[in-house]
Amino acid sequence: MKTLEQKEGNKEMEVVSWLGRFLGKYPEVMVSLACFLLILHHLKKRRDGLPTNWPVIGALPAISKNAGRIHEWLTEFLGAAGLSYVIKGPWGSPVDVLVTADPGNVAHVFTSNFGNYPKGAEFAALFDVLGDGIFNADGESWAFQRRKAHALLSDPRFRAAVAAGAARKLSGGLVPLLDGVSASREAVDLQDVFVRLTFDLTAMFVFGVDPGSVAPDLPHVPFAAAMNAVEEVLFYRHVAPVPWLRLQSWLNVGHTRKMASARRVIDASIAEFISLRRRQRADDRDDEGANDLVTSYLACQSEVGPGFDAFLRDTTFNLMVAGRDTTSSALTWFFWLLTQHPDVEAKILAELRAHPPSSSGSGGHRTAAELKQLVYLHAALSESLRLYPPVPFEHKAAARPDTLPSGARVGPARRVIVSFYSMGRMEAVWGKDCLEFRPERWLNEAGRFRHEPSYRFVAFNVGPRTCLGRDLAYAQMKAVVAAVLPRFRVEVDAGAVVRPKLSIILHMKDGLKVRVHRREDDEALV
Ligand code: HEM
Repeated sequence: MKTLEQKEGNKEMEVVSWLGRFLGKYPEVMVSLACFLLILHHLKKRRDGLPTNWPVIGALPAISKNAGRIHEWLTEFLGAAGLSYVIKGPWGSPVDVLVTADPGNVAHVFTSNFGNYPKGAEFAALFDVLGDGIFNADGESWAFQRRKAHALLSDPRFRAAVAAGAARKLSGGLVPLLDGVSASREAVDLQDVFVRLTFDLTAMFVFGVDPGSVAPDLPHVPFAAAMNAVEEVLFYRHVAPVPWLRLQSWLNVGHTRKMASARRVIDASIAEFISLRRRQRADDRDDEGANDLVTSYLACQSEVGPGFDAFLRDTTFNLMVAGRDTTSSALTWFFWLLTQHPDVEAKILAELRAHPPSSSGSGGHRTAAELKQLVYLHAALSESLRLYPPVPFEHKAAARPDTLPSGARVGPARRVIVSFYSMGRMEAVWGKDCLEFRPERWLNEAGRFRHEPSYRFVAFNVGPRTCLGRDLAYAQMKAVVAAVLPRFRVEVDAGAVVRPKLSIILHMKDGLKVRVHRREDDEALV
């Protein structure tokens, strides 16, 4: 006796085998059917706001269509997909990618399962210009560099010296430069000004040398120009097809050639700065003691042993990258946001008025402790970093296959891209007003700053590799705002287009063209 299920099972088998015979006889029907199903699948994905992963070409059509607006595109489909989605590469691409903006996945990858997500050899090859510096390093080398950098960056004497140096640079460089611009009534690229400023500030605490790029004639600085070229090549390496990149490397053209020439300039500039610092120390013309990275590392040469010069080159360059581009990007988006939100600007000015600098600050500037009292400014900067994180994405590769909290499987053949840009714009993470610039979300009822866990507010990275310069960056940004805002009103130049540049750093594609006006009325504030 056959059961009802067995009878139905046999019937199904009959249908399947009949269908198989039919399609074998009429292959063109099979091809048409497959096309029809694919088109149906594509239409459904399109309706759901998701990119289609086609056979053979993967998501190439969607990627090409959105190439100029990658961050916005990721944000759209991650919102539609429920925070994570797999993008398949075209045929020949060895891996596909899980794109995610899910705080649960972030906490897992960056913290709880940190050991399974090393930077790895491939990352180091992609970012070869960083050498064995902290951004590329794993294991013991990373732990050693992190310990050293942390010790220096958290030393109160170092911090006080950096704050004093920054104050001098602001009053002697940035303010006179903006004064000149306002008097000339010419438009200026504020992003370029901030890149110059943070280049000088970072070189001052890394090498103990001021390159002087914030001069009124805006001089060409080869080291800074080479850093821009490096950034462009690094982004290109993220998006260009691997076989094309390999061909360029083999022929020594394109990205390989551009990187090599930028690297020559960078290496020569670093060698020059280090030898200048060594000479200054030998001449004992050094008035600030071990308050720059080179000086403090020269004192621990024996700990590093052979290869010290290469170590110093890699360490200093990594910190130049860490300090210059992130902080300048953050300042540019912040000042642009203020032009769009005069109410926020007015509140910051009121806070600056309520907390004037004491006489103990250097040259009328606020001390580190006084900058800490600027809570509303801290909230506004955090809000800007939430919407415009200077590092817009991070990519990770699991050494061993892993399952993320969202249920997605990842492993050597499926990378993870965490879109920091999208994370700040997910309704599921920040609520309905996630796209609004609202510093108040960072304040509690008593007006105190409300900390967010780093797996939600990811701008400074998460877990053991959290940014070491976070406090320094906030202090520098606050000092810049306190020096500029009460003295100058910034107006975005008519016709300026504000959009993110496709790069590993979220700079503005066309810079930020502004006109600068002196605020005579608020002069007393500074
Ligand atoms: C607004 C400013 C800044 C932002 C948004 C920022 C963000 C980040 C992010 C996202 C990372 C992780 C990078 C990665 O592993 O791929 C990082 C790492 C790091 N940052 Fe920052 N950063 C800022 C300013 C600074 C400054 C001023 C310094 C000072 C030198 C600094 C020093 C570092 C260092 C040393 C690391 C490496 C940490 C490690 O791998 O253990 N950062 N930062």
